[in-house]
Amino acid sequence: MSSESASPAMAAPLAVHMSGINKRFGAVAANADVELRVHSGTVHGIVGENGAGKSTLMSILYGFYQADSGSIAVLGKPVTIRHADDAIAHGIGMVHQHFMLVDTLTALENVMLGAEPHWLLQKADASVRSKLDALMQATGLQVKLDALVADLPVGDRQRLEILKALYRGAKVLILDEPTAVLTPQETEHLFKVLRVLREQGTTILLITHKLKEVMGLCDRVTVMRGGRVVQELPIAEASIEKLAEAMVGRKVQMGRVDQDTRPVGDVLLDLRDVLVRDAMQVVRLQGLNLQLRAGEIVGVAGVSGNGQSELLDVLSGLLAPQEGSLQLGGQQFLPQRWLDPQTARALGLAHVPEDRHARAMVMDFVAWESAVLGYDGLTEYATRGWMAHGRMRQATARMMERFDVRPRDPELGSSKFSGGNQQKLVLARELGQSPKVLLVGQPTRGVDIGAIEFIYSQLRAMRDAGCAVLVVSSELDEILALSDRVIVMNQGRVTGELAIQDCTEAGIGLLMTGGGQ
Ligand SMILES: Nc1ncnc2c1ncn2[C@@H]1O[C@H](COP(=O)(O)OP(=O)(O)OP(=O)(O)O)[C@@H](O)[C@H]1O
Repeated sequence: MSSESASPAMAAPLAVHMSGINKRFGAVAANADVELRVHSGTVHGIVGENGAGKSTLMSILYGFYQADSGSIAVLGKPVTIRHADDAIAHGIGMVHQHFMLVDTLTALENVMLGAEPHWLLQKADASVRSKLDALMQATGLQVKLDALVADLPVGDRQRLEILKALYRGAKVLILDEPTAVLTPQETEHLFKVLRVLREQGTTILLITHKLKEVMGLCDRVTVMRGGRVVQELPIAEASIEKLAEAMVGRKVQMGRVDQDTRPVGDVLLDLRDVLVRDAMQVVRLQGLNLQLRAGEIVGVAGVSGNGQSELLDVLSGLLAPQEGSLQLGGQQFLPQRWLDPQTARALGLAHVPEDRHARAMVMDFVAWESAVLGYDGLTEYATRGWMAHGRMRQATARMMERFDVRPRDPELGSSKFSGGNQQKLVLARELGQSPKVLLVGQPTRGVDIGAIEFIYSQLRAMRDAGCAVLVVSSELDEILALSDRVIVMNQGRVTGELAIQDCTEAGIGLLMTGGGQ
């Protein structure tokens, strides 16, 4: 389906026209006969389930992959894009989900890297600096140019990536799930910048799972499913429900399912008076108390970086606090002999880490190896002390079936799965052991709307079966949709605790900034 909305931008040649694009990976048709038409000076959304082929299409446009067949035209001219340098030469810039910056260089040096305007470095430095200052002024993308990238917060790194692309002359900017790593405030700022860029004539291609963002920012949207384009429409004709249905091919139920107060059971985990200082002696958690009861989902709300990650680490045995105590499975743990991950698992505690790549999977492993990670000592996976690889493979195939991991291939490398499918595999591994306590960090980061619905239903089913579930999420919508009880964190402390019936977005927002205590 396609319809044009009247706007002056429509008269200009298409910024990007990809036509008849096909790309296979073995048996998988990642892109099948894809047609993408992006008008100049617009923000164009690309949505679709995990594995629908969005990243593949953008990787073809940016020269990471070559299409098996099809053609590309940029600003009305047919082009051949063999690698990223070709894309940059044609005015295409891309900001990846995982930033491509060198940590040990400054922001300025990162921009100059590979694009030095003068062989005399000092001259180059001055000319890049003044151009960047002008760009920052014009766009609102402020970054400290002399700071080391390693010291920059995530939002600044992203701004730097965008600056770098613009500095290299990007007229078309591809953003792959740019808000997945941002706080709500940073997201708002990014959108302001993107609107400014659009006014200045930049075309923006936005891959996202957040349909609210599509509705709020985009001019048009293309929906992909199973490698194909299934719909392309102006935003005025779209709605969240319509897009969700086009993405997954059926109606999707989002948000809260019930608002009842439910009886909760015994305290299964009891954390008291925890103090955590990091290596630089900065206090990360202070005076922290938390009880988790059987049959409840407790949501931890807060702007990222306010102690939520440290809380998950302490509870899962990855980090011993300097002070405090923990009761779990009838045992008490004190700082000098804190819980370790293996004991945690043995006591029925499962953990879905926030950072899937660093903590939850080993990207160099094939899927079945990642799917038994941490559980390879189970009797189920061992015969007389030997690891039973056959049974691990079979168990992985069952996990893939139950959690609809695509493709259903236990032998495929972990890195070859799309982000959402990696997340489903990790959830399948952790939920599969029927834990008594379940810790989940950012349960649906990078996950599509159909899979979100499924993951929520699985977490609710765990709760209903008597599991104590702790969900840490930077998405307030997610906290409100899942939790029975909400605690809010700010600067390492709990600033509020509310039953779900007493939660309002404004109230939680205030507690998140440390106000309203
Ligand atoms: N290098 C690769 N080797 C094998 N298969 C791949 C490779 N890259 C992608 N695929 C497969 O191609 C399909 C499309 O993947 P792609 O990453 O483009 O989806 P996506 O829509 O971007 O998903 P997500 O929203 O989860 O990021 C998937 O089935 C994926 O497993």
